[in-house]
Amino acid sequence: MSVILSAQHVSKSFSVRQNEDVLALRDVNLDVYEHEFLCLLGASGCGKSTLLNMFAGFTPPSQGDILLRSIPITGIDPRCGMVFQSYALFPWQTVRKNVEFGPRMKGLPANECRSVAGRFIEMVGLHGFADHYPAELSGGMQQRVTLARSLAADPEVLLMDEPFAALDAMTRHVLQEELSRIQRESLKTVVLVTHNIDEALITADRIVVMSPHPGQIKAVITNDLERPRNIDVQLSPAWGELKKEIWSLIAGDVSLHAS
Ligand SMILES: Nc1ncnc2c1ncn2[C@@H]1O[C@H](COP(=O)(O)OP(=O)(O)OP(=O)(O)O)[C@@H](O)[C@H]1O
Repeated sequence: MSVILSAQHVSKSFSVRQNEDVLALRDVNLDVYEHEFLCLLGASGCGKSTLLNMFAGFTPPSQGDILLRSIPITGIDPRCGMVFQSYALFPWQTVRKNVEFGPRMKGLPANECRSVAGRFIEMVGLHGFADHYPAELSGGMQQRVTLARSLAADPEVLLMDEPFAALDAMTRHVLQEELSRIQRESLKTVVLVTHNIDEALITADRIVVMSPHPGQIKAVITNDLERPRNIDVQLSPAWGELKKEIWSLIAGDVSLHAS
């Protein structure tokens, strides 16, 4: 497996007040492999979003390097596509036009844009909704459109910052399983930030457990649970054991944060 994205000795501090810095990340080293689904998991404030934002090129490291295919990222790079919590769709365009956005920006001919969009609309389970407008869809369906649009833009790495946090628990659960299936089908490299252990267990090949103050990597856990990670797998002893192991790594940080 080849490394596609890499953080090497990355630290990041933010100036909050005059002469006061917050060390959001300290000496983080992480390789993301091509075609893997990697989750960044940890309590609030452990630097998950900061690391993801650096992978997206939104903000540079204070120290160290972020490399995409061994070359430092120096700004926003279309090869790393970000999916946010809010759907950020164009409300005046249909589902199809929204999903066609990336291919159109790349200058693909109209018939190709349409066929790429059609493929991903199908893949996210929105067959029959291509001519609907975002306002005519539920939150879960809108997030499916966002996902299809991100996939159609064909980034090499899909970066997702708590993409399902705004959804109700049941929709979230369905979309976690769907995202896992879509990633297997598309073979896209995905880095997903989450607070949710179950979300990481459903989707990830590897789970990077982070700890706060300053943000650091505490453990990298290989998730070998069998796929698809449906309800039977979720009720298995192996699931419970892995969840317990991860929770024992995070629990102290959560109570520390809450106190
Ligand atoms: N733009 C900023 N300015 C100042 N401090 C920041 C900024 N962004 C992040 N921080 C600080 O850096 C630390 C890490 O924040 P970050 O949002 O990356 O953590 P997180 O793990 O994603 O948290 P959450 O799960 O709550 O979103 C926190 O202490 C936060 O207050």
